[in-house]
Amino acid sequence: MIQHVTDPVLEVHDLTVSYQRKPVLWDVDLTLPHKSLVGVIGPNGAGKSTLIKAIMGLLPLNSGYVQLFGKSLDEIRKKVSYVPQRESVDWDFPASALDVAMMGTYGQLGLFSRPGAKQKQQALEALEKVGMQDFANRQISQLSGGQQQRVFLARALAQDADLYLMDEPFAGVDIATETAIIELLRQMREAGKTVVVVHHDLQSAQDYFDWVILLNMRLVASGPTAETLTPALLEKTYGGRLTELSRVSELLHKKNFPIREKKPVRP
Ligand SMILES: Nc1ncnc2c1ncn2[C@@H]1O[C@H](COP(=O)(O)OP(=O)(O)OP(=O)(O)O)[C@@H](O)[C@H]1O
Repeated sequence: MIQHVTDPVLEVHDLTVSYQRKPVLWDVDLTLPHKSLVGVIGPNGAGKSTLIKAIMGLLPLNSGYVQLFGKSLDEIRKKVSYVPQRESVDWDFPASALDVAMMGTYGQLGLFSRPGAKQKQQALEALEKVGMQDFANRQISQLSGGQQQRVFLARALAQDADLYLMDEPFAGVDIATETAIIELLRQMREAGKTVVVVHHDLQSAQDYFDWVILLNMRLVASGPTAETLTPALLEKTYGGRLTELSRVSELLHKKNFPIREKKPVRP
């Protein structure tokens, strides 16, 4: 079930991506509507991060192309913001929360200009939106995981993009932070932005997203959540990897029963 939209904010066309010649994404073909909150869902190793990185031009493509707002990434880069996985970043890098938030504004600057009062104000406002204004001068190495995630989000907000791609923004954050982040993402959608989020929790996915991409190396489905997050399509996505799969239908309708895929323990 792959639904396409006219005038998409993002078009991924026949995308194949490999690592060391081994394809991990095959023939992915999807379009996303404007002003939507989109969940990218699939088992570990399904290629979710790879899809986001390929859209951001961070990986070479074997075939296919990506268009954002009908243009290539190079033409529209400032309008797109990427929030990588928190664990992919060196948090010991000497920088304050404000420094990191300010990095979001760099795209506005000319080649040799340095950020000024305007950029600092934007960064402070972004930190305030994520409830981190009191930590502006704190070194990022001295923040908790959830606070680091909020700072990352502030950097994206300071960029003032139109399309946001976020790789597991809820990983390792407490429920209060998750609620605050999703509220912020909803406000961004109301302001006309599209936010694409790699997500692991099927239960909350129902509430959070209005569009869902189901991925397992190939695109299983892409469409409005109500039509896409179905037991049959989830079974197709996860195969036997969801424990108690036969109860997915029941669980999806039963609140407070998280179907959370376990992250692999990293060596
Ligand atoms: N740099 C890399 N070199 C080689 N293989 C890689 C590399 N990065 C990812 N892979 C492999 O590509 C596949 C897809 O990885 P990817 O990180 O995109 O999956 P994912 O769906 O985001 O997984 P998770 O839910 O565990 O974060 C996996 O089999 C992974 O081992």
